[in-house]
Amino acid sequence: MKFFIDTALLSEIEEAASLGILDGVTTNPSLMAKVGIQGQEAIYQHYKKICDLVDNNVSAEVISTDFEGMMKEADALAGIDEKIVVKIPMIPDGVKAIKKLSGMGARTNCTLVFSAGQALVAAKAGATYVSPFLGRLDDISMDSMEMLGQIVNIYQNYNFQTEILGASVRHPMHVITAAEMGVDVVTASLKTLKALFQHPLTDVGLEKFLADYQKSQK
Ligand SMILES: O=P(O)(O)OC[C@H]1O[C@](O)(CO)[C@@H](O)[C@@H]1O
Repeated sequence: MKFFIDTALLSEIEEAASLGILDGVTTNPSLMAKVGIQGQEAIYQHYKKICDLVDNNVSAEVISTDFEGMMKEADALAGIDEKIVVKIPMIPDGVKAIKKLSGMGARTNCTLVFSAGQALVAAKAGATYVSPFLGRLDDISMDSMEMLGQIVNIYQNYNFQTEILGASVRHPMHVITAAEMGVDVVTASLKTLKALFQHPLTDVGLEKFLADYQKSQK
């Protein structure tokens, strides 16, 4: 399973990369706004800084909602760095753009996916990644794990090459259940990624090993 970090904060990306388990970064307009990056030029410069921190896979989202606009933006975003994956919303013009871009060999991430049907369409269009949103479905009392299971089954049935990227991940159990299903990638906050490392018995056990070592040295 690949781990992406879901942030535009450079310090968090650096910290996650230093742990040695990071495979990429996802951002979205809300995350860019959160770190105070405004205006296209500043946003593109920030993407470049993010690309310099990781080996591959930096999802950068288009703002346009029409086919022509998305194609233009995709070209500009892909021009920033070869690590950029163009993130495109699951709307009819978005699907058209994904189909066109995949035919041109460009990598895409189909975002704002909330159903198995939408994921099926994204795969048919040739998206590199499909991003089903887990937490936001749970927030409206819908079963995100049921949707994720459906997507895994459908993709296996037809051997689709589109990778499933669990997004809107809120806690470690989202990651673990996704991993049990064989989901390809998750994108999560630094907090959630670090929570995967933790277990109280690890801390207690380490404390005891170190105390026993100290005693044996006296
Ligand atoms: O519900 P949240 O936590 O805002 O997450 C939204 C998700 O959308 C994305 O844009 C999809 O890649 C991610 O950045 C994020 O995981």
